[in-house]
Amino acid sequence: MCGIAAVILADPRGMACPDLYEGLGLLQHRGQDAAGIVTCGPKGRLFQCKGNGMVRDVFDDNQLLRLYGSLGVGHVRYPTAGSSSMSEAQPFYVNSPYGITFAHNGNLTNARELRVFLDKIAHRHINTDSDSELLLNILANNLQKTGKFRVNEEDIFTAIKDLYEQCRGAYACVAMVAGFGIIGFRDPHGIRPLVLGRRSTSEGYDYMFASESAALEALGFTDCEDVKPGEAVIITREKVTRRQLVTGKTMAPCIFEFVYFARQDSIIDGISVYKARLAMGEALARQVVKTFGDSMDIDVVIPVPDTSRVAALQCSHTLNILYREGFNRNRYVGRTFIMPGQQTRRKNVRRKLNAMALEFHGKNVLLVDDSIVRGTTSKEIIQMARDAGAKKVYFASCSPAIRYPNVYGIDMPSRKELVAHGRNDDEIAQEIGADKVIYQKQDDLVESVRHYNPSIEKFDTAVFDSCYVTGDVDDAYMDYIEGERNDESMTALADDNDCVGLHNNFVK
Ligand SMILES: O=P(O)(O)OC[C@H]1O[C@H](OP(=O)(O)OP(=O)(O)O)[C@H](O)[C@@H]1O
Ligand SMILES: NC(=O)CC[C@H](N)C(=O)O
Ligand SMILES: [Mg+2]
Repeated sequence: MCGIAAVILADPRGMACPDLYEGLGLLQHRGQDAAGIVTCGPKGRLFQCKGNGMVRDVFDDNQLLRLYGSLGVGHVRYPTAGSSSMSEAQPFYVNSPYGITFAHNGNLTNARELRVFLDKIAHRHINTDSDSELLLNILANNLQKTGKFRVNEEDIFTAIKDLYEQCRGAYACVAMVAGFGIIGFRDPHGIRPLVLGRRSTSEGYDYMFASESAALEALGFTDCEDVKPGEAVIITREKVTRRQLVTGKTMAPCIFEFVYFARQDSIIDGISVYKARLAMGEALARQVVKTFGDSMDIDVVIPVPDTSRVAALQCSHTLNILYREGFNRNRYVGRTFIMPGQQTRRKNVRRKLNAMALEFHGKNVLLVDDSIVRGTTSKEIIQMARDAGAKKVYFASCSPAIRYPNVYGIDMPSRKELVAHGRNDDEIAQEIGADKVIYQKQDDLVESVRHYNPSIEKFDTAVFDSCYVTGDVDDAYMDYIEGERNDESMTALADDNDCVGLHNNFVK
């Protein structure tokens, strides 16, 4: 689940870099592994800085001052394909045709075929295992076909329309054509989010694409609108051109954006993440009442910081049971779920959360979290709650049991790693050490989100029900990605991580 951004300023003498840098910082929760910015300055020259690490680690003032130009693209990465090698940090760049830079959020499901096509038919050299590099090269190859000295909007729309036919999976993308402008487009199912905003200046409007509206809002951009599934938007200094290139596909935004990934102050596809999380907490409370019936003996509701706080608060309010912050969160440790490697994740749950005995001692506690994926967090904190003196520990999840892999940009590719795969609720409770586990029902989760935009008929809920909206995910594909991306193979790949690849001038 990466974060992407692109900016074009009305003033051609302006610097796009500060907005991109700040924007990436505001999207940091979507990817902590790598960050990058490419800007386009005078004479169409590109300036790049990218590398592994958080935004604050990758860029320093000196580098930022040298990212010249009034337009640019940026990326924060949470790897879901390839490795976490520095050479796969985005944006990616191809010089031909026209000098294109590109950043992607999502995951392709037909990457293998595209790789063969680019090699055998298009004769394009691919230098990494990243699926985003494939997407960029498909776009470049399609643009190349125009054979023109310079492209125009029509050519770009045609190239993206063809790309929609060639590429399957999830992809929200931003691109920049040197000396021309910026582009945003979203896959035909709209699995990953992308919004566009504008900011009024004395020279005209600045425009910015970002994964989430919260980033735009904080930078003073207004009139935020979602890029629609199957739509492409091209912005030059002269005009904004939008085109719906694919119609008739089911819109299916990823429900996990609302459950976990997105910031609660974002609005995605017309739905406030905050409101959706409140509704999830309320529905979860009803599920808790149903589960316990007359034997309800919960003394206190405690959230698992950070993401579940809003839902837990509303759950406690609906249950009319005290809400208490029993875990202290170390603000200097990032999100643990998106960290690479099970050992790192486990260690960081302990570094991040600490149970306060005075809220646990002698009490029956209901811990509320947004989700249970590998069970890393729940296992550790249930033990912490017990060590802090809790009598009984119940665990409630705002989403249903996650039993199937995500293949659209969340790194949970292996069924074996999912604590709920092949287990019923009692077995899960036993595995994570809880006295009872209470899961949200899928219909209630969907309704909590959909209620705020009933025009969306479907959400991507494949991790709960294995219905993959792109229609190309079968057992054979799952076996393949399981082999490629399980924790063991990823650890082996990580040993290769010092590769800085070709297009990387990451120098401090
Ligand atoms: O079952 P698991 O594999 O542990 O995954 C689920 C947990 O991971 C996430 O928290 P994370 O620490 O990433 O982020 P947060 O601080 O935003 O809650 C999520 O909110 C759950 O707490
Ligand atoms: N989480 C994402 O969106 C990742 C984008 C891309 N698949 C990568 O691994 O770099
Ligand atoms: Mg969490």
